[in-house]
Amino acid sequence: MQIITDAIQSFSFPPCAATIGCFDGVHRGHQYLLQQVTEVARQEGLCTALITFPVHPRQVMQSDYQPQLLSCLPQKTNLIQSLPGDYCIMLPFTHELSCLTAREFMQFLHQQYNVRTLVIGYDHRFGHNRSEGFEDYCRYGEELHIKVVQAQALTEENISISSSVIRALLKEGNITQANHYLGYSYYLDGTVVNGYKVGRKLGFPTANLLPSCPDKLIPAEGVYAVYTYIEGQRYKGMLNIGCRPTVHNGTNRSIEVNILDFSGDIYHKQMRIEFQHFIRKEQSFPNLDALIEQLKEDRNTVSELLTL
Ligand SMILES: Cc1cc2nc3c(=O)[nH]c(=O)nc-3n(C[C@H](O)[C@H](O)[C@H](O)COP(=O)(O)O)c2cc1C
Ligand SMILES: Nc1ncnc2c1ncn2[C@@H]1O[C@H](COP(=O)(O)OP(=O)(O)O)[C@@H](O)[C@H]1O
Repeated sequence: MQIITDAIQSFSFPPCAATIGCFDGVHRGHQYLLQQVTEVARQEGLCTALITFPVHPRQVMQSDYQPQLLSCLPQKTNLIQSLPGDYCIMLPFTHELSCLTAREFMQFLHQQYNVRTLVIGYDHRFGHNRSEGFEDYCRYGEELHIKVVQAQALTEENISISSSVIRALLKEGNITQANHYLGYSYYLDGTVVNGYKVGRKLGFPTANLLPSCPDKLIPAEGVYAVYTYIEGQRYKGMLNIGCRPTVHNGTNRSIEVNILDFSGDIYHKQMRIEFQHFIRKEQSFPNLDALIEQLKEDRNTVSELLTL
């Protein structure tokens, strides 16, 4: 899919079937929505367009809003680019745009992007106050010559796959289910920074991750089996998210990984952590020897769970 960021000035749009949304995480539910847009577009001889926002609308509306995103912009762009479809319009969500009523917004889509059919996500609402619903959109569509279609949700065991369901799963450490709904493994990118230099004394050096995107959701505290990527190479890793109560580290949360079968200095290098399994909660051990025993056990668990 082609990403268009400066649409209004430089591109003349062919008639299209479009859908709008934040697409945070670009999960399987989003992919299913796009399949429905593609099907409608095929039937009607239109192009497909996905209209999304580079910054989450709530961040524009509410300056103190602290998002917990599943994907920051570079990741979202990469994920969208790999999807089938014609083009993705990155529409800056400005204050002016937020003041448009649903009807005005639809008119804008029609005039600027040649939207002929609008496929609306099963729970999607737009327009100032978000007070209107699907029937209102259909009525405006008739007036503006836009066909309005409601998309089906992708559901599994009566749960509609959505960004908020996935966020909730990650916050409770349910990585396997979150990954299943995402359709890929949740990951954090960042830089290896200095820690407190205790790890190497325990026999388990840990690379501390500073996430590159401060708005990205950090999964629940605890120990995880992860894949670690450094300079294109994949390693097994055991990761801890927490405050390390055994070494009295205060309330500073750290994200640190001991990479299995690895040695070397990787300070300041880029690292990707791909979450695979939740192993256990972080504990306060009576002494460092007890922590070390547990770390040995964790290493065996991770070694058995993951393959390279
Ligand atoms: C897989 C793993 C599990 C850990 N589990 C715990 C734990 O349960 N309790 C705890 O106090 N610290 C835990 N830690 C944190 C260690 O105490 C930590 O690695 C050590 O303080 C080194 O920190 P440093 O890298 O800042 O030197 C864990 C670390 C790893 C890598
Ligand atoms: N197997 C390994 N896993 C993680 N980091 C390792 C490993 N081997 C060597 N290192 C290096 O050791 C550093 C971590 O050592 P550690 O004593 O825990 O210090 P810090 O407190 O600064 O993280 C890492 O940043 C990395 O450069």
